[in-house]
Amino acid sequence: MILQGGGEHARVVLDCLLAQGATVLALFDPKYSGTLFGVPQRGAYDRSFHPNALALVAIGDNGVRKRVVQNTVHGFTSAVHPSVIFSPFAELGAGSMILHGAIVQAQARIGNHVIVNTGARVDHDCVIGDYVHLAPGVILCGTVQIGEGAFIGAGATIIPGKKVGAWATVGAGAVVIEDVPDYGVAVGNPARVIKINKP
Ligand SMILES: CC(=O)SCCNC(=O)CCNC(=O)[C@H](O)C(C)(C)COP(=O)(O)OP(=O)(O)OC[C@H]1O[C@@H](n2cnc3c(N)ncnc32)[C@H](O)[C@@H]1OP(=O)(O)O
Repeated sequence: MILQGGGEHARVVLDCLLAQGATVLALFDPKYSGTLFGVPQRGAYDRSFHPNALALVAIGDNGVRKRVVQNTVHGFTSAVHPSVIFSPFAELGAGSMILHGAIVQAQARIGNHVIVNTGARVDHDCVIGDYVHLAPGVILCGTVQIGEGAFIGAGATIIPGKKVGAWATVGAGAVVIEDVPDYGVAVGNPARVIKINKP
């Protein structure tokens, strides 16, 4: 396997992969050299490096992760830490990272290149779009829908059946009781939309 990214999120993902017993050949990130947890950091992405190796893009920012995914020629794999409870009746997309202590319940659908960060919980029948990041400790009750690229801040809770739009942001600790529009930023308890970001 190879990782795109060498920063903070990549450290957690590499830790996850090593705990799974994966063989990680290299990390690619122009900002880093040397080794991380014994794995060589080889600088800028090399498209010809071990063409059959599978890749993960371990970058926390959803927009940056999407751009890097689109410029990656290797096939993608996913990562699930051994401590995760992942229902056999849930679906997992390519390139997604389900990190330490997370729980994904029955019939939840996790899209591609999604981050379910430390201890986040995705309950039954949730639908998580591509490039979403659920920060540590997020609670999604049943049947919640999260649009592409949305970021849900640490410890936020979303009550059953609510929808968060594409590229929206939910602040840390928010309690979402109403839908959040595309590109909306919602904070507080109960969460209120404080602005709409430019697409
Ligand atoms: C492993 C990891 O670490 S993964 C990363 C996890 N990171 C997070 O969870 C970070 C989540 N980020 C936040 O909560 C941010 O505050 C954001 C994204 C919601 C808002 O950020 P910004 O757009 O920069 O907004 P800004 O800081 O200017 O705040 C705007 C207003 O919202 C309020 N506000 C911001 N965040 C919150 C929050 N989480 N809860 C309540 N109010 C908030 C501010 O007090 C401010 O209010 P004011 O206008 O009355 O002064």
